[in-house]
Amino acid sequence: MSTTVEKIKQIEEEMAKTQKNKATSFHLGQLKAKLAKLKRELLTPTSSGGGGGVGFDVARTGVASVGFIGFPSVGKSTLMSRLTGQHSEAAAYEFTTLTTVPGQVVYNGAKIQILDLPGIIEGAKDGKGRGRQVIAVAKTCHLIFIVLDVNKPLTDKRVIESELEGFGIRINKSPPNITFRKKDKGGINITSTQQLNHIDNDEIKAVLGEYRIANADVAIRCDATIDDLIDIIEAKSRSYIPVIYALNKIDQISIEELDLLYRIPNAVPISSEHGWNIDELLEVMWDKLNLRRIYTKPKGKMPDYDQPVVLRSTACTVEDFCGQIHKSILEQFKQAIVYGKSVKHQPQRVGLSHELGDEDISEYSRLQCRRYRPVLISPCV
Ligand SMILES: Nc1nc2c(ncn2[C@@H]2O[C@H](COP(=O)(O)OP(=O)(O)OP(=O)(O)O)[C@@H](O)[C@H]2O)c(=O)[nH]1
Ligand SMILES: [K+]
Ligand SMILES: [Mg+2]
Repeated sequence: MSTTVEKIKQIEEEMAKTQKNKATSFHLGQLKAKLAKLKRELLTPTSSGGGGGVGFDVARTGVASVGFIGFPSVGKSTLMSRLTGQHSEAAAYEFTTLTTVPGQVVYNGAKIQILDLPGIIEGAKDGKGRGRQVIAVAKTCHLIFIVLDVNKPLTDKRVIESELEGFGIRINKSPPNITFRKKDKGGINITSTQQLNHIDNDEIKAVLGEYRIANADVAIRCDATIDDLIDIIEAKSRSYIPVIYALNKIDQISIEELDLLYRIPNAVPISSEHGWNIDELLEVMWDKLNLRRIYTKPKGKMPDYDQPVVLRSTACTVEDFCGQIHKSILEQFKQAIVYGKSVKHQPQRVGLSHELGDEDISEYSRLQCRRYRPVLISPCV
């Protein structure tokens, strides 16, 4: 009996040998679905050879957490100490860090947890080293810093990305615009709002067949690939996480080389050792985390600008806000009075489900967003 890793290898080899054309698309769809199922099996802690995050995770604090992923000795721990003041052992030998080291940075009044993690190596997702436990921790973070050593080949970036992707992490991406609904009868019904250049109905049916799905509505609203469809079917094991590439050790390269690094999207060149460009890294981190600062205003008094209540954009209703202050507020809650861009009138009375600083704010440029302050609220009892 071959192991899951061996089975994955066999399928990958078969796919590499199979030319993509009309005659093979059904078969390729089947193979891709088989592959996705095997990979999920590999990542489920209960399966043989699996491994979750057991032993590596730490208690979560703050409003959001940021995990560091990178090869050994790229400077993750040096960056950790620089950002948080929390010492994490750094040294010139590989695998200095052996477990998760938590720290905290307070930025714009928000407490953000930083997780320094052990280095990973190529093949980590398939069980090499303790990479799987490490990536499992990163998968639960709200943001990942992929730390790279600028003295090393840039191909390292791709290797790390594929390690994360193989673990069900989708980098700087939103879920594909596909809705998928299983039914009891009626067969497979596929609709699309635009021309599909990467997949045809045969492939879609092959994938669904592999998952033993005989009745379903599939509505596609993007130029989807087979991988997109599989991501939707496997939605439970996918995490869409923003990534920043922290390109470390720029003290060892020339200005010309540095110019080239600035062209890489989502990258921030830094020197952890010298503390260079750490401010920009924090600014980009703040943008990517997409947090909302809500200032409280006691009745008849000035708002408190020093200690905002910070919410994530995925949980930023008045109810979430009240929950952050004190659960008892909810019991007495009638209406909240809100000033700011999320309301038409200044102030405006709103209910529990009102989203604070939601899309109204995101319509503004980043800079305005960062400067944006006037969301005030006072529970109206
Ligand atoms: N020149 C230079 N060296 C750095 C920089 N940041 C870290 N280093 C050095 O790189 C080596 C590895 O640093 P660590 O912080 O231990 O790297 P790590 O990624 O945490 O390593 P592991 O925990 O082993 O995975 C140390 O000798 C650091 O002094 C930097 O910005 N510039
Ligand atoms: K090291
Ligand atoms: Mg380290």
